Amino acid sequence: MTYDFQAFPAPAKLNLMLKVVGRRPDGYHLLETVFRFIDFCDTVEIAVTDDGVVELVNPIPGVAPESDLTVRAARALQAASGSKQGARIRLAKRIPMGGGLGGGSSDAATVLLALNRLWGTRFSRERLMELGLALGADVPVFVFGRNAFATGVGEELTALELPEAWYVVIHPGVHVPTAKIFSSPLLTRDSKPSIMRTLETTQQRRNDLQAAVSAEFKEVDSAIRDLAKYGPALMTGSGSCVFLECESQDQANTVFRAVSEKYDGFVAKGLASHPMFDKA
Ligand SMILES: C[C@@](CO)(OP(=O)(O)O)[C@H](O)COP(=O)(O)OP(=O)(O)OC[C@H]1O[C@@H](n2ccc(N)nc2=O)[C@H](O)[C@@H]1O
Ligand SMILES: Nc1ncnc2c1ncn2[C@@H]1O[C@H](COP(=O)(O)OP(=O)(O)O)[C@@H](O)[C@H]1O
Repeated sequence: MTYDFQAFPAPAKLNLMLKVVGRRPDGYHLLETVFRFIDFCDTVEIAVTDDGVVELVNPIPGVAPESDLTVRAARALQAASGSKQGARIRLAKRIPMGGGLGGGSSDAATVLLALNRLWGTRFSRERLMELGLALGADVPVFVFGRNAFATGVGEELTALELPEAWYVVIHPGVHVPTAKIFSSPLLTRDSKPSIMRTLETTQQRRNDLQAAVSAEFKEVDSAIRDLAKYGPALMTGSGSCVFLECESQDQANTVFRAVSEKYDGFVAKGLASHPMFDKA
């Protein structure tokens, strides 16, 4: 059986700032963060079938196919819409896993956006965002499709216009479990929420999770110190990746050349919106 696959992009994100401003009664932390999409992407290929079966044809080593976020996203849309169609999914992973770059969440959002079209489900963006939130706190912003200021656990979103920028992103080579950092005694949990949502507010270069991660993971601490030699380096999300914003591609390439002897990583351009934004 040969399938007719179509390819869809799933971009990575950076958290340009992240504050922990409180805690919900269920223990989840309330955040304030700025999500920026970058042009470093996974590719999700999808073939629609009429057999009702959802299957990931090339599972990621170490991730059970049934718990892969692409499969869970397709099944969630199938259950909510009652669609009788199926999908074969093929994933080309480039985004490092557990790096705070949101790869799994982005893959899930791309599946929701693509299948909504391919299956003719015609759910609204808001409905897809709700389905996405049940899969993970980072999924809604990828469905939203615009760079955004986020509050709540990351699901209350306000679109942001961000200036052109390039990013040097380095991977310290460790996997930081998100849950471990949110339960750390070193975590600041009471940062003051921002009153204004201006560009200046969102450009505060801080990540409240960084101190706890640096204390537990020396590799992340070293990566921040090494990149900070070139400018204000910051960790994204709950780590482990660390990035530096640059005004030009040349500047980013120069910094990357200097750090790439020691670290894996890449240079990426900040996007104005998600590459599937107009097509949802
Ligand atoms: C912190 C962010 C910022 O983008 O980073 P990254 O995951 O991208 O690094 C995200 O909000 C991460 O959201 P998400 O990826 O859904 O988190 P999960 O893996 O589901 O969270 C694992 C655990 O961390 C804790 N957790 C997570 C998010 C949150 N706002 N408060 C929490 O206390 C909870 O104990 C949860 O069970
Ligand atoms: N399609 C997927 N891509 C990446 N990770 C996935 C996927 N599906 C499930 N996961 C699980 O989600 C975890 C977090 O992945 P990811 O979104 O890449 O990182 P982060 O949350 O740090 O940004 C992975 O370690 C993996 O166990």
